[in-house]
Amino acid sequence: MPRYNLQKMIKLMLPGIFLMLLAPVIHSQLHDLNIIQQQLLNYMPPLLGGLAIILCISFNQGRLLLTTINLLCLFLLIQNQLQTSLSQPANFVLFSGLSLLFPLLQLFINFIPERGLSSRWLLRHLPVIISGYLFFWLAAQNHLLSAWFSALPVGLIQMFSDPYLLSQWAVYLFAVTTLLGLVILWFRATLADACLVIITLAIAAMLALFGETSVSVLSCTLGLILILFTVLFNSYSMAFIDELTGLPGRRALENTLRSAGRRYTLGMVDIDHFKKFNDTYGHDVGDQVLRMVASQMKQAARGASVFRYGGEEFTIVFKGMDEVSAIEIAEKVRNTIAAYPMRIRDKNRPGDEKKGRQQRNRSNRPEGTTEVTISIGLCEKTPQHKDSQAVIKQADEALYLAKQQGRNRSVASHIAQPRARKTSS
Ligand SMILES: Nc1nc2c(ncn2[C@@H]2O[C@H](COP(=O)(O)OP(=O)(O)OP(=O)(O)O)[C@@H](O)[C@H]2O)c(=O)[nH]1
Repeated sequence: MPRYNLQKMIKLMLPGIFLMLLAPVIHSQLHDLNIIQQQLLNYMPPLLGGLAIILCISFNQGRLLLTTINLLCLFLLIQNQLQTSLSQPANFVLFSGLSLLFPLLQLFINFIPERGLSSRWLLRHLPVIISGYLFFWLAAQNHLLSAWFSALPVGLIQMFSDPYLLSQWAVYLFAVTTLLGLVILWFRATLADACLVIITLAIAAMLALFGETSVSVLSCTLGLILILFTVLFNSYSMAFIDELTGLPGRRALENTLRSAGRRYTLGMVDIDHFKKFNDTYGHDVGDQVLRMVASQMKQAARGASVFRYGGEEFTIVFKGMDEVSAIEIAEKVRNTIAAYPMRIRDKNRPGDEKKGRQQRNRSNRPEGTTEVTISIGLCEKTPQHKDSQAVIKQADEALYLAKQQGRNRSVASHIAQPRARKTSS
């Protein structure tokens, strides 16, 4: 289980890690830009930020919206107030303040549960982000910052490590925010959590290398690209991926069938007696069964694509295959699931341990496991089919036949019945 989480975390962080690795390469090219190109580059963060805000609102991504605003406010303050040397006391105070404010706000965003966007939610969280930057902006406008220089604590004046500009306090705060972000990513394992961790790290690197030319515009641009990617990917997942099983859903199936061409076979799959299963063990165990069937099908149906059609029904698309080739894979899938020792706890299991053991010994399956079987109806697309819906309908009819013939079997529409064999499980 922990190894699985670590793999998942790394996978979720890959797009961000890729962008971070790309940053030095892009940075080395920035010296060759002329003045106009440099100025155009400065417009990138506000442009991408505006786009990210619109998409975050449209797709209900609250924490990514707050992170976008945190990033944009940081960039705008740097662009407007920090374009001269840090040796000026006012600039140093602003830089020190921002290097604490950004991770502090990210820490706050990390703690917010993702519950979708509402005006009440925004009213509660947005002022926290805006007010911090507003405070520093007003102080800079009123020339108050330089007077605070002498009051800066040692932890903010002393840099953590020599060539880098991050103070000791800022490093600790960034480290705490990153660690908390990683813990949340470990447990929640979402792309948005991975995005928050990477952006925290990217801004820490930007502030540490603040002396480099165009480092803020580059980091904020890449950070906003990562946010845009995350929002778009999340909205794609919401529309196309079934949350329970992780398989592509009906909309993705429609897309696949639209581009499947003229030669494919489609399989409709249904779990046998699933209702009885649900009634005996409860809805949660029913969900567990659906997840097991989905993952076993995905593994066993190599060369084909598996979708959750809805309820306890799945669809397999065998692109470029006729029914003869498809039924071989279908049978492999069916046998894999029938042989899988599904571990469950029966909510109606006898309280008496002896009686329970007797009951379990009646079946020859490993103790504490039960059998799940599926029936499959296959149909190859032919010129007679008007569209993919007609193929689905015929595959459904074959599935109905499989159920009628006793379940736990595959039936193909165009293959003579004897070939629709039943393998004992
Ligand atoms: N746990 C769980 N149950 C679901 C879900 N979607 C549909 N179901 C249940 O799936 C069951 C479908 O049962 P039926 O269509 O009657 O068929 P069956 O019991 O599988 O019997 P046969 O198909 O004839 O073998 C219903 O009890 C639904 O409540 C889901 O997402 N989770």
